[in-house]
Amino acid sequence: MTYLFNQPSAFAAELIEGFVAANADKVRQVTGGVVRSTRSQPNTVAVIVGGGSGHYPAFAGLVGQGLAHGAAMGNLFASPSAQQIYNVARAAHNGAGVLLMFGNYAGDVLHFGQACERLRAEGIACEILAVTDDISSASKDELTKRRGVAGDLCVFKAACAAAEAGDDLATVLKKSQHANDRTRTFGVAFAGCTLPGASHPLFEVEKGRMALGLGIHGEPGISETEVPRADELAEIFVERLLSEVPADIKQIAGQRVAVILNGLGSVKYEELFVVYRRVAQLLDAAGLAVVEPDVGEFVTSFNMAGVSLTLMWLDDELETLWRAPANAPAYRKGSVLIAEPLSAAECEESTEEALPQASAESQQSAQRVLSLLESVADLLQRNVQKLGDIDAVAGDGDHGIGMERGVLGAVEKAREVAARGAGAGSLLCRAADAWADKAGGTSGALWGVALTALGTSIGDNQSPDAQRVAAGVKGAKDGIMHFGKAKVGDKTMVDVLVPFSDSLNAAVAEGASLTDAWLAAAKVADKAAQDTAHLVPKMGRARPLAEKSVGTPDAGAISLAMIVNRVGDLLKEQKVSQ
Ligand SMILES: Nc1ncnc2c1ncn2[C@@H]1O[C@H](COP(=O)(O)OP(=O)(O)O)[C@@H](O)[C@H]1O
Ligand SMILES: O=C(COP(=O)(O)O)[C@@H](O)CO
Repeated sequence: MTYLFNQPSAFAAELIEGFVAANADKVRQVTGGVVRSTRSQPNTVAVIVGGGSGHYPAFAGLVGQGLAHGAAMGNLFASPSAQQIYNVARAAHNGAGVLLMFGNYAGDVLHFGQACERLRAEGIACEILAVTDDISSASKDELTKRRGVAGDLCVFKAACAAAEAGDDLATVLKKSQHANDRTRTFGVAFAGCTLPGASHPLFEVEKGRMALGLGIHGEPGISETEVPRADELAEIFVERLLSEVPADIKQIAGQRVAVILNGLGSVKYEELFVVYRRVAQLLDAAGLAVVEPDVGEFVTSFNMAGVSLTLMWLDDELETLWRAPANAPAYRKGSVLIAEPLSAAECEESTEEALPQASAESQQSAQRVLSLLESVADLLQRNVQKLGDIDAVAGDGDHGIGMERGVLGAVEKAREVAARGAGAGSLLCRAADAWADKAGGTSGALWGVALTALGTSIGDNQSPDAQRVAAGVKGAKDGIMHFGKAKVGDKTMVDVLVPFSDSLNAAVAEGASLTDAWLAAAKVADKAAQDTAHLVPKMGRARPLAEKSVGTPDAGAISLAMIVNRVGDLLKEQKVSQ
C-alpha cells in the first residue's frame, strides 16, 4: 500500500512540486513536467524523456547535465499528453532540434508522436525513439512491440551523451537506435503495487510465487515459478539475457557490457547486492567485462516487489557514451562542467493564445456544445467504476478514471473559452486539447484527436448543421485510425466509431435530420459495442491478455457508445440545430 498522500487525484501534481523543490539546482518545473534549471550548451540537441509517473527515477530524476534536458510527466501510470510533451520540448529546445524518448507504451506512442508532428509543424526539427529492451514483452520476431523498462536508462544515456558532445539530431538518433538495438532486460516480480488511495493492488502475484517477465503496469509475464534463492535468480537472469544476444555480436566471450540491476520499488538495496554478487560472478565466467555497473532503482513501478537485469552490449562508441559524465537528481557519474543557472526571464512560459473571431450564431452553439459536454461529464462520472471494471478484465483498470479526468478537463476549458466568446468549433478544439492533456493514456490521445476533428469541421462561422457534424465524425474516425492504427475487428473503440460514422453519414446523405440520423447511428453504436465481447484484442494493453478478454466487451468501445447515446438523448430533448 501507499502510506503517504493527501488527495489521491493530486498525488502526481504534488510529487512534481516536491521533487522540484528538492532539486532546484538541477531542474525547474514547466507546464507538463520539468526541464534543466541550468544553461545547456547552445545549439545542441535537446533530449526529452517521459512517460507516466510512478516509475521514479524515470523520468524526472534523469534530467540534468549529461542526461536529459527535460522530462514530460504524466499522471500515475498514464502517458503524458501531447500538449505536455510539446510544452516541455519547447522549453528545453536549445536550437538544434529535439529527440523525444519513451518506453513504447501505447499511450506514449500516440502522445509523443503527436507532439513530434506539432513541433515539426512549427519548424522545430524533431525525432522520436521508443525504447524496446524488455525481452519478455514480445518475441524476437516482434522486436518493435517490445516495451521499455530499466534499459531506458542505457538508451537515454547514450542519446544524451551524444547530444551533450554536440552531435546533430540525425547522429544522436542513430546512436540511440544503436544503443536500443544492443540493450536487453529481463525482469521478475514477487508482488504488484497499490496506487495511492486504492483499496486493492493494481495487479498481484500469488504469495510465494515469482512472475517471470511481468510488466511494470502488471502486463502479463511469460511464466511463474516458486520464489528462488538469490543466486538462482541471478542464474535465471544471466541465462535469459545470454540467450538473447544482439544479432551483430558473434561471440559472447570477450565482449564488454554495461549492467543495471534494477529494483522495481520494494526490493531492498541489500537484497539487490546479494543478487548482484552472483550476477557479477556469472558474467565474469561467461568472459564478459562489466563496465560501470549500476545497482539500485532506475525504473520502478511504485511499490512493486520486483527486480530486473539489463545488459547493454558495448562497442567503443557506446562505451564512451555510457561512461560520459552526468549530474541528474537520481543519476550521477564522473564530473560534469559546472553549468550556470538560467535567469528568471529565461524561465518565463508563454501565456494563453487569443481565440479566433466567432459569429454570434456559433457562440450560441458553443453554449449548447458546452451543455452537451457537461452532461457527458455527468454520465462518465457515474460510470467510472463500471468502465474501470470492464478495463480491468484485460487492461489496466484505469479507463473510467482516465475518461473522467479527460472530460472534466474538457468541461473546465470549455466553460472558460465559452465565457470568452469562443465559437462552437474553437470550443471543441480547446476542449479536445484539455481532454487529451488531463487524461493522458491511449484513450486521452484518441479523444483529443476526435474532438479536434469535430471542432475543425464545425468551425466558428455558423451553427453546426447535419453535414458538418457528419463530416466531423468521419474526420474523427479517420484521425483515430490514422494515429491509433487500429482496424475494425481489433477490439477497440474503432469497432464502434466506424459503424457509427458510416450510419450517421449515410443517413445525413439521404436527407435525415441531425437528430434522427444521430439517434439511429447511436443504436448501431450500442450493438457494435456489445459485439466487441466476441472479439480477440489486437491493440493496446488488452492484447497480451487476449483469451481473458473474450466474453467481455472493450472498455473504450463501451464508453464511446455510452457517450453517443447520451448526446443523442440530448439532441432529442434540445432539438439542437438540424
Ligand atoms: N490503437 C488504438 N486505436 C483505437 N483505440 C484504442 C487503441 N488502443 C487502445 N484503444 C482504446 O483505448 C481503450 C483503453 O483506454 P485507456 O484505458 O484509457 O488507456 P490505457 O490503455 O493507455 O490505460 C481501449 O479499451 C480501446 O478501446
Ligand atoms: O506509465 C506509462 C503509461 O502507459 P500508457 O499506456 O502509455 O498510458 C508509461 O508511460 C510508462 O513509461
